[in-house]
Amino acid sequence: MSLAVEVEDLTYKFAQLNEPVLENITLKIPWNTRTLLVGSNGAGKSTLLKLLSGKHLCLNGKILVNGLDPFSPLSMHQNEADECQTTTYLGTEWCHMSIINRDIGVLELLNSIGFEHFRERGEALIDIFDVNLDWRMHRLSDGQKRRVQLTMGLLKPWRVLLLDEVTVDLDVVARSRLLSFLERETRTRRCSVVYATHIFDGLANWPDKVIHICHGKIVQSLDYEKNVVFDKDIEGVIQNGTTTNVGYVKSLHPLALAWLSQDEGK
Ligand SMILES: Nc1ncnc2c1ncn2[C@@H]1O[C@H](COP(=O)(O)OP(=O)(O)OP(=O)(O)O)[C@@H](O)[C@H]1O
Repeated sequence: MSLAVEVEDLTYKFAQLNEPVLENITLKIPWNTRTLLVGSNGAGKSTLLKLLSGKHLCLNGKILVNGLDPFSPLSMHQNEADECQTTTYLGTEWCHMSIINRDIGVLELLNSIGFEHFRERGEALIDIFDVNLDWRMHRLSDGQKRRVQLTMGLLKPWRVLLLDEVTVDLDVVARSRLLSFLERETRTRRCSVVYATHIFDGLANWPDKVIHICHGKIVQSLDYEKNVVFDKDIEGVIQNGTTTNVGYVKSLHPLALAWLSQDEGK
């Protein structure tokens, strides 16, 4: 299987709308890559990710994830020879799962989804998100709940991870560790990540591909290594043939990261 995701001429319309929310989307995402989806509110990012995860049925066009139609039972039932599920979709609805507000211990929660089976991976995630197994869910802050949730969501290995802005509650250290974890995953085993976000801090060196979606269409697709150059001497963005020169921005992100990393070492 040569591609993680292959989409050909996908057009998608919600039954109650007159116009399609995605139009003529064609996309090829290789294995071992990290793709960012960039677009305004309502551009169609979540709809695309949901189609890739099999949450909506695609009637017009072709979608293959790990070589399979995401809506087919074959794709949904894990291949026994493969410990990985085809896709993991972590999005807004997933964030609102009711269990995270119950009076339940973190260890109990993790055990209920196979922590013992994925022990090594689970311990790595606990470390990354600084999760305490003695915590009780109903007593946690929003960000702490999200850390436990992400530990749960990422516990089972996936072939394609579809992340729909689930990092908004995370502090800069947790987000930075999550990004490093995903980078490590995509470098060390056959998998890929597609991440829709509005937060670009700490992402400068992260993606392989950046896709701009506008009103349901892919209007730009940058191969990061080939097409993007960071340029100290410019402000904003200058298009130079196939090269996109991006100016450096002043950001407090490094300061917050340094301060919060020091806090962790206390
Ligand atoms: N279940 C639904 N029924 C009808 N229309 C929907 C539904 N879900 C989304 N839409 C519409 O589809 C369009 C694309 O929405 P989508 O959620 O994919 O955008 P998005 O790029 O993820 O936006 P955001 O950045 O705000 O999350 C919007 O116009 C939205 O109103």
